[in-house]
Amino acid sequence: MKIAISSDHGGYNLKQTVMKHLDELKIEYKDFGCSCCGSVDYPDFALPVAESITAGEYTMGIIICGTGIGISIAANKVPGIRAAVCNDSFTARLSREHNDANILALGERVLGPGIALNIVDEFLKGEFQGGRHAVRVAKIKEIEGKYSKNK
Ligand SMILES: O=C[C@H](O)[C@H](O)[C@H](O)COP(=O)(O)O
Repeated sequence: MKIAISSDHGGYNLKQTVMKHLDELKIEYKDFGCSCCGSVDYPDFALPVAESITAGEYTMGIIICGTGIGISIAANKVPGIRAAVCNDSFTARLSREHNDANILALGERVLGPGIALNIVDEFLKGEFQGGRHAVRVAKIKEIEGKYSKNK
């Protein structure tokens, strides 16, 4: 498993905590920025993570901003990305099992570090269950196809 991770300034500190956790779990990752805590724009850090996943270079992503909302909205503009904002571990697990989410979005200003790391663990453990859920994910792809310039 190879994780692509990024944040804006609002998620920078939680990103450091998550990367330390991934180090402890010996999970490979790449940090796509930001590299410090000065004000930046979250779409600039959503895009490289999203593109690295659709290119097949990384298995899954973790993106962090103040709430998880802005950075997930930006990532979800990339066809093939299913970024899920999760504020609890049940949602994180189900985002994998039912929705085949390929990016976890977290909000540093919403979550304490302990809960955030539980959410990361559940997300990484979860496995897509296919079946009826695959039918629904395929319908999401159909919507992407309808609006994609490159269809
Ligand atoms: O959804 C957006 C994110 O939460 C951003 O991290 C947040 O908007 C940044 O706010 P500010 O520029 O006030 O630090």
